[in-house]
Amino acid sequence: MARHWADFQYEIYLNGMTGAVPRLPTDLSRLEELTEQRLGPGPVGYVAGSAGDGSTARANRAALERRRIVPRMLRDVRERDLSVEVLGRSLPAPVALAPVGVLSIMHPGAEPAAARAAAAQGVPFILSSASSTPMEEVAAAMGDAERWFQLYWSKDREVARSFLSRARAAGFSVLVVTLDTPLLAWRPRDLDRAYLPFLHGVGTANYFTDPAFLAGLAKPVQEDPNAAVMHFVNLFSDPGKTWPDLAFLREHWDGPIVLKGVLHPDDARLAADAGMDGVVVSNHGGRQVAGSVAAADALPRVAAAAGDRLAVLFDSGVRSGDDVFKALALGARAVLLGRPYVYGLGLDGQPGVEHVIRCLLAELDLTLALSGHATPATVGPADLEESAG
Ligand SMILES: Cc1cc2nc3c(=O)[nH]c(=O)nc-3n(C[C@H](O)[C@H](O)[C@H](O)COP(=O)(O)O)c2cc1C
Ligand SMILES: O=C(O)C(=O)c1ccccc1
Repeated sequence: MARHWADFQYEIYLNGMTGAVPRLPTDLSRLEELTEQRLGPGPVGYVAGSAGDGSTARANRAALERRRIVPRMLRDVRERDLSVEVLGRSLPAPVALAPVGVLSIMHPGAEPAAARAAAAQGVPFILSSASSTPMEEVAAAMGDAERWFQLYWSKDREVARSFLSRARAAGFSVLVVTLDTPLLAWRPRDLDRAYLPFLHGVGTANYFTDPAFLAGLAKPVQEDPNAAVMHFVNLFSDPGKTWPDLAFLREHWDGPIVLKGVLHPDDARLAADAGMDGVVVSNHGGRQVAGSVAAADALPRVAAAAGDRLAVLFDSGVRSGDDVFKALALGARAVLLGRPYVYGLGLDGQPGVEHVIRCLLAELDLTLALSGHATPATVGPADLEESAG
């Protein structure tokens, strides 16, 4: 029988009989403020910050809030199953943890702690290229859980090739290639503090352990750390890439490839034509293009263009179980959770991330049931209404 994630609700109430309450809030939208209070503004500023005046991040929230669920009654929701098929894999729920770099600014446990939490709950963890821990170490922490790797597609062909072969050797099976960060956007919150984690060497672990990267340095990292960091800044991404370059990825990766940061339906068609397996409809949590379309507004059009040629995933603004429900109704097969798990990590390490996953999925399970669905498969556009406000 499938796991009833909603059981977490009565687990909390029953623990309360002995006077215990959850260590963290169960409304995940409250975590940002709490993290800021406990950790101070620098690291949290980097995580919470976005491009320009922040309007894209706000638009992501508004686009989800504007859509309202129209629940259906009397539909037998005793036995519920949240599992979904994505990219030939069965996931226990339509959720994975989004790739987030530099996690050691939030907690010393960093990526291994988040990856262990995901593995413990059976949810895929997508490891960022800009991890603060080498990918081999994170992989070792993950046991037999699903390993997905996010590629920042380096302009140095040998570095890109080396990352792909290391990821494959470390047991990562799905490749997520981020297209929306050929350059780092204008981010006033970080600029005003002149704070960028990787200038302090955070988030460079995969590079500083990579033979192809190290071959490009005049001196060892320890002898000239600043030159090593500048080399990273110069080559971690590539504003020169175009669609025909995707052939290189297809050639060097034999598993599913998902393109992250697709917002235009024509780009979804190009992805399918290039033999890609999926897309993540995402505006990077509002951190890249200021004034960009809200991710949830782009989702139905991209999903229509993808048809059954691509798996459509979604992120940017998901803070609750009902947000996941709405994304499913707008055409996503599964959803990536970003900032909320990062705050959970900052507040309580691995248990904090597990708390966030369990809250989100309990709330999703209940939202489905209370809206008349026993599985994500039956959720669709008819479950939503768009309010004017
Ligand atoms: C601090 C931070 C670092 C991130 N680093 C990466 C990264 O290394 N690679 C990537 O593809 N996306 C990265 N993202 C974007 C996330 O994968 C995801 O698209 C975004 O967090 C979704 O928005 P939300 O957190 O507001 O829901 C990062 C996001 C944050 C907040
Ligand atoms: O901050 C980000 O959004 C991001 O994607 C990133 C890029 C390079 C290094 C670390 C994080």
